[in-house]
Amino acid sequence: MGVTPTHKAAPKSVEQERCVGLTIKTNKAVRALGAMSGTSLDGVDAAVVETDGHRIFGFGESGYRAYSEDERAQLRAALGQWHGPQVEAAAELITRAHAEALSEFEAVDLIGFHGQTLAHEPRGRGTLQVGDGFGLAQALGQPVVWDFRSDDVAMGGEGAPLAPFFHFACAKWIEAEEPLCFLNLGGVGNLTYVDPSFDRPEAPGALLAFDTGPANAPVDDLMQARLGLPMDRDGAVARGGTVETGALELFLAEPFFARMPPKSLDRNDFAEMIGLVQELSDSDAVATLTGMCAAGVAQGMEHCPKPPSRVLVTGGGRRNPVLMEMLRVSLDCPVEPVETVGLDGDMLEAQAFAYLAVRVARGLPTSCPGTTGVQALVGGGIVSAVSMDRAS
Ligand SMILES: Nc1ncnc2c1ncn2[C@@H]1O[C@H](COP(=O)(O)OP(=O)(O)OP(=O)(O)O)[C@@H](O)[C@H]1O
Ligand SMILES: CC(=O)N[C@H]1[C@@H]2OC[C@@H](O2)[C@@H](O)[C@@H]1O[C@H](C)C(=O)O
Repeated sequence: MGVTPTHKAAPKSVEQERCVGLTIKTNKAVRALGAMSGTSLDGVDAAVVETDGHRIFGFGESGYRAYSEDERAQLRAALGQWHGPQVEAAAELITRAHAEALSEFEAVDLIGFHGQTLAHEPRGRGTLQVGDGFGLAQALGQPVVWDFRSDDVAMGGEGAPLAPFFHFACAKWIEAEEPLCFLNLGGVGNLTYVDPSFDRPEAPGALLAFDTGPANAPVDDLMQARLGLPMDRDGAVARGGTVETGALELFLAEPFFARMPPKSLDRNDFAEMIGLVQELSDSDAVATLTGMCAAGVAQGMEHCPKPPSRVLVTGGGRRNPVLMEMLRVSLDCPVEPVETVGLDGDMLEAQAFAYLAVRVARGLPTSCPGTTGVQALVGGGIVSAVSMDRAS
């Protein structure tokens, strides 16, 4: 199947020493299965990509395993923590949920396992994605690539966003000729500017990527706190409200927006934004938080080296017509869901980690100065193989 176990050349940590690395010794496409549990804490997305780590040859089946209310509460309780019993419980939950979700897939060569980000502080304590890739490899009998972000952070990068190298491959897949942007609107927003005239994603100028600000997380949190609902479905609440410009101006005055990209965020970095809309009615508050997401994107778009020909939107936010309309009003180019070009906006992140897993296994970089601000090219990730005793 084109995947041969070998030892990783220079283990850098105890974590890596206990693992056996893999290299993919063929240039042929492999069937990689990627899994992502995003900042919205809704569930596990999983999807297959056929790739050689450069080109996309095709997209395979996909699946979704929702978290129960209890599981969601357990994950939420561990957010922002770096260690302790809640983190351990969250890690076990994530490993178990992924084992369930991924066991449904057949004839897979390699698994890319992102895990769940609990805390992200690239200029401080680092970045923490929980979930045991080694345990998952054992449970599924498949090689698993995981811990994608730590090496980038260790080398001075933001550790996020990491989907941009995949977005570059998607731009080639759709045969884009003009610069374009991919915009992911999950709990946090992130933007990738791609210039498809370059041959390789790591070429200087091919990619610029960064987090744009909070996307749906503050809206979800406010909906939960005030109305006991997980989201503003279809923008129904925001539609009846008005954006409060004073709050919007205070939001845009946050130092994050003055920073040059690349830059990244933790889910709860802007949690206090809810305080800015505390006095507003439900609909005005939700409209204002929705407007903040759009304003962060519009502000970020100013960093694009050339005007993009279009913005392709992925993630749950593309389902919110009020948010999409706000983006269309504030951006100078067409704003369309990725489905317009035949991609799957619910699965793009899972597909990204399938693609990145193959790059890691082949020793190819997964981030560069334009995507995470890292000084050199980094191919982060641990590769855990099957049938290897875990060192105590
Ligand atoms: N029909 C809808 N109307 C409005 N908002 C929606 C709709 N569907 C999804 N969303 C929003 O999208 C969110 C989920 O988006 P997504 O699954 O892309 O997030 P994620 O992948 O967990 O986050 P991230 O990309 O930050 O890791 C929901 O929490 C909700 O706020
Ligand atoms: C630290 C972390 O998990 N960041 C996520 C989060 O969710 C969206 C945004 O913030 C992005 O930076 C990243 O995820 C995507 C998949 C990425 O790495 O490209």
